[in-house]
Amino acid sequence: MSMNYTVGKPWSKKDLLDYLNHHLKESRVRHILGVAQAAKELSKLYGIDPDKVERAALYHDILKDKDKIWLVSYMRQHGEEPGEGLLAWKTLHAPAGSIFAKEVGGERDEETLNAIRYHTTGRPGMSLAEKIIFVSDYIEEGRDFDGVEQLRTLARKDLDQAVLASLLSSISYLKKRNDHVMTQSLEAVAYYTEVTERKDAK
Ligand SMILES: Nc1ncnc2c1ncn2[C@@H]1O[C@H](COP(=O)(O)OP(=O)(O)O)[C@@H](O)[C@H]1O
Repeated sequence: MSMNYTVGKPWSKKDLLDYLNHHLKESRVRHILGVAQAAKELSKLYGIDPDKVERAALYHDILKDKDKIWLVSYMRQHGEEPGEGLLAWKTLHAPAGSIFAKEVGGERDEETLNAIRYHTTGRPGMSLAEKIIFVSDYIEEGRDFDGVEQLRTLARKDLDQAVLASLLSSISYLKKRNDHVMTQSLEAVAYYTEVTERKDAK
């Protein structure tokens, strides 16, 4: 089968699906489609363009199958220093994927690019699209962990609380394994703790 995608000209949903199907392993594509579905549903619920958020979802793990050396050199080729990401290289597919979406996929929407960039670590003050992608990654239908059903319910009720719960669950997993936790995620915890407490006080 031939690939018809172009470099730098905006990719349609079909271009993206073609690329994923040709370059990523099947289980990865299944996860990505699950995130796209969850993200579309949350977008409708929270009143944001579902097609735009779906595109971010389709891009989010596009470089997840690349190794550390590839990701680091890809970022540097595009003038970005991985920095702290070198201590947690499994987070690098997120910023690298955002570069890919812009340079290869011709994606110009900043919010979409940020949703891809911050989907693994999160960050303080995420936009609605960023939060939807961040949470959808945890609650897509293929995920199965203790508490996933509660998290799915929470995501529909209070997105900020769902972001916080997802962050805390990742951090506790990383700490158990003695893995580095990105500073941005800890800052996001502080931020969303405050946001959710402020809402509770009302
Ligand atoms: N805050 C963090 N700090 C450091 N590493 C992290 C952090 N969050 C996730 N990771 C690592 O990155 C990996 C990829 O996470 P994630 O992007 O959420 O997965 P996916 O994109 O495949 O759904 C995790 O398995 C974990 O090892």
